[in-house]
Amino acid sequence: MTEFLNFIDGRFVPGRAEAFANHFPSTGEVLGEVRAADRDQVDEAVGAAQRALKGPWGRMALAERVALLRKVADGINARFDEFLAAEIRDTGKPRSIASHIDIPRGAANFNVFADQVMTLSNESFEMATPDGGGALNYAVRGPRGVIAVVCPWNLPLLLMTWKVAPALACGNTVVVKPSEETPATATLLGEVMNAAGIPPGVYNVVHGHGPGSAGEFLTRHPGVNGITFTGETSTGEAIMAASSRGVRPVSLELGGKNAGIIFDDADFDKTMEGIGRACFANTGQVCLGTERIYVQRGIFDRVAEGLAAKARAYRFGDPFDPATTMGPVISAEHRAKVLSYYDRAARGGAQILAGGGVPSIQGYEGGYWVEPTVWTGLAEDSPVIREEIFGPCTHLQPFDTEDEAIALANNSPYGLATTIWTESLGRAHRVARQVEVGISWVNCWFLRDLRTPFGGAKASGIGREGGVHSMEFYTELRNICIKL
Ligand SMILES: NC(=O)C1=CN([C@@H]2O[C@H](COP(=O)(O)OP(=O)(O)OC[C@H]3O[C@@H](n4cnc5c(N)ncnc54)[C@H](O)[C@@H]3O)[C@@H](O)[C@H]2O)C=CC1
Ligand SMILES: O=C(O)/C=C/C=C(\O)C(=O)O
Repeated sequence: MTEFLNFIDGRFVPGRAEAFANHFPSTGEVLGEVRAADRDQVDEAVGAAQRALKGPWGRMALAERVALLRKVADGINARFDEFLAAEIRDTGKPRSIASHIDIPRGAANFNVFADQVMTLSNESFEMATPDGGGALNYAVRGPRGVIAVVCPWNLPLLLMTWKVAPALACGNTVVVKPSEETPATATLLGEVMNAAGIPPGVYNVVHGHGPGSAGEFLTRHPGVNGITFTGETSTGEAIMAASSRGVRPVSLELGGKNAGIIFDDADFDKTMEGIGRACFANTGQVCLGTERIYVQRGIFDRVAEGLAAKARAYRFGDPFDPATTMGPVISAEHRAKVLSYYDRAARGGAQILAGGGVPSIQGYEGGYWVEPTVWTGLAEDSPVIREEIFGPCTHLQPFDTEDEAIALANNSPYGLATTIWTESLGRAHRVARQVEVGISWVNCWFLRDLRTPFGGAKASGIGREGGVHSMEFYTELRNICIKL
């Protein structure tokens, strides 16, 4: 059985707080044990991160730091199969997903932000002064200090490195709190950091839960200078409250209830392929996923049939088998949450076009499986349409006009992403800018250029990361004014 240790000041150490089991979601088997860090160990991790800022890391030339980040990317690629197996065991996600998305993005995040920091420029302004002379203003950037990185379980390595890589590129040090469900890849990355020559204390990992555990100890720690978080909106609210102590900057990428809009001029086959992924990829456990779809009335039945067929075509089973296309959800608890919405939909009078229950898979009876599900017929105020489910399910609703589709999409407290399907260029531009979200995809979904702003509007978050936006969050900007 694997024991997942904390990584503090370059060393692996057993936690002194609660121990909890690490389950394989495909079978429910216990594969390992996590030993959470107690308050003193979180304090040690923050202390190590503070010391590292004053050590070789803090004095290191940018080119040297960037070279180390590239070695980390190379280190992930060199141990690709180990990262892949670790991520699959933690999440049950199929190899086809983890090998194409999670692990390559883990390495890419380090290379992209190594590039980004090398091209970072600063502003300068010359001004006239009342004495007839002048002054020169220029901005310089420095690291903020110790960054707390609090991560979810749906894309563990991808989302953790999405924050760790730019934080380190900007010269910060980090203390990572992985999700209690997925401790493996953050821990493994500690070995890669040591092998790459990242100085002790620059990258630290503390395991545990949220409230009353490592997550809360870390985010309330006064030695932390900034907090970045991806996860549920209510957790984001708690973390924002923690960050208000000491007025620390916070970046929050939170939940979504993302709308898809399909117009009757859309390319049908491309739309079905794209919208199918948007609803069901990663068993629907993507904050960008599409849990409500508005379809122009003339093509409603065709889309409904097409999407139901997509849902029925998934293959469950051994995630290491390349033929498996859908994994379980992350935990028994999360499955109960997803199934509670399946139940509400059925009781609320939804027409179930596909799925709606639990599949039976020989040899995997103990796993946390749910069927990909497509509904129609619910009223727009149903909790199934209002609340983030985070499962492989979606609801279809017809609309008649462009304005109606925009209004329906915007009728949500969330504002993370949308996916719009149309062959009309004018309509694509018009609709994409009117949906109240951080990310509008047209004729695609989850197509990511890592230089672009990424984040949500409304209850879906605060701030943007990606490209220069990450550089903004992970640096402190200082203006220097010189009287000439
Ligand atoms: N990317 C997203 O939008 C995600 C959304 N979810 C949704 O959230 C629901 C709950 O899943 P969880 O894993 O519990 O998500 P969560 O948002 O509660 O947890 C994410 C991370 O925050 C930590 N955390 C929780 N409470 C905290 C606190 N008060 N202070 C500091 N850290 C804290 C957790 O330990 C974990 O590392 C899921 O059912 C799903 O619907 C879950 C994961 C990702
Ligand atoms: O591509 C990314 O950087 C992020 C993708 C997904 C999420 O943020 C999420 O599902 O939480």
